[in-house]
Parts: sequence; structure tokens; C-alpha cells
Amino acid sequence: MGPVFPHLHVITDARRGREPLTVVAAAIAAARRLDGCHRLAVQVRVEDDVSDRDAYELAGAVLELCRPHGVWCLVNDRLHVALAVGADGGHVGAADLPVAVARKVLGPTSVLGATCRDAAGARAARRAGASYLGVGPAFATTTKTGLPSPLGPGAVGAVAAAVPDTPIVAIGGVTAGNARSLIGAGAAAVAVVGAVAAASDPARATEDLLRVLA
Ligand SMILES: Cc1ncc(COP(=O)(O)OP(=O)(O)O)c(N)n1
Ligand SMILES: Cc1nc(C(=O)O)sc1CCOP(=O)(O)O
Ligand SMILES: [Mg+2]
Repeated sequence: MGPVFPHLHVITDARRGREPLTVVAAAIAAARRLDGCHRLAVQVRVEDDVSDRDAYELAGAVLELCRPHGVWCLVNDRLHVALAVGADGGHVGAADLPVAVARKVLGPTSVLGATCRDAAGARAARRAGASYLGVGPAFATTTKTGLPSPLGPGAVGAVAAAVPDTPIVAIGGVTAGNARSLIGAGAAAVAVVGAVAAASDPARATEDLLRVLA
């Protein structure tokens, strides 16, 4: 992992009718304006019914946007796609490959994120080889269904305190208005879908988030 763990993870919204590449390009442009590309990561996340071919094409195109600026490109769920495009790493959750297996697939040096929702899960994921932990839902979200009740900053902070050597990325309902409460509680970073992808001006939204996270 590089010396600075990115504070803002922008996750693609690849639902039909969205324009993930336009959003990613806008987010990177905003980070460049703030001289903050090292503080930005992009996670390629597609719906389950998207074909591997389409996920591969999207991930390759996102990587092409990220790499020249040193922005991390991570791939959600589909580690074979991460490897195929040469991404910086991947992210897995409870329905994906187990963390230890994901680590084997990606190799020892790739970035590997794992979703966890409590201290015990965080310690287990860390032991299994996760390099960062996605913890959520921090706040209510409509982007993903079937999630447990929001944790709030306090519970996110309790997970962070359980794994002090591991960056926590708080996810779920994060906005420029509430991001600082999560960093104040102990998260190293936040991840967003809607706050950037659904914004009328995704570049401005990215800039706002990077500023409050500085
Ligand atoms: C940073 C980050 N945290 C959590 C998740 C959620 O992963 P998962 O639980 O596997 O759910 P899906 O995103 O695959 O629907 C994430 N993607 N990123
Ligand atoms: C993909 C995802 N995972 C979550 C979790 O808690 O594990 S919340 C979430 C959706 C985040 O989208 P938004 O920023 O629009 O709320
Ligand atoms: Mg997953």
C-alpha cells in the first residue's frame, strides 16, 4: 500500500442510464484541481446482472482514467476482472470469495478490501489478509437493499478501535455533510456512490468531499 491511504473512495454507479465513466473523469478532474489524486480511489462496482465482459470493459476504461494520475482503481467482487485489467486491488464482502482466498487470488501486494460490520468481523478479516475494511452502512442508504440498520459514527468508531493498524472506509449514506463525523470517530476514509454519482455536478461534489476530508 502507498504511503497515503486514499480518504475518498468513489464507487461507480453502473445501473442502466448512468454514465460511470463521465462521473469518474469528473471526480479525477476535481482531485487534480486540488492536487489530491493520491487522496482518491475509484472502485468499479457493477450490478450482479452485468456480464463479465461489460465489467471488464468498464474496469479497463476506469483504470485508463486513474493510472496516469496515480488514483487507485479497485474492482468490487470480481477479482478475475481486477487481475485481468491490472487493477490496484479488489473488494469482497460476505457473499463474495472469503478474504483469505481473495488474498491468494490477488497476491500478497495488491490492495484488498473486505466488508465487515463489527469488531470481531474486522479482526477476522484483518487476520485473513484484508488491507482495509469497508464498514457500513454508516447512515441510511437507498443505493443497496438488504442492509442492516445504520451503524452511526459511534459503531463505526468501535470497529476502527478494534483494528488500529488497519484503515477503515465508512460506507453508506455518506455525504459532504456527515463525512467528518465518521473521520472524527476513527474512520480513515469514506466511500460514496450517490453523493458523487447522483450529484448534478459530480466534480463539485468530489471537491466538496475532498475538502471536508482534508
Ligand atoms: C468500501 C466498501 N465497503 C463495503 C462494500 C460492500 O461490499 P459487499 O458487502 O460485498 O456488497 P456489494 O458492494 O458487493 O454489493 C463495498 N463495495 N465497498
Ligand atoms: C455498496 C454499499 N455497501 C454498503 C454496506 O454497508 O456494506 S452501503 C453501500 C451503498 C453505498 O451507496 P451510497 O453512498 O449511495 O449510500
Ligand atoms: Mg460484494
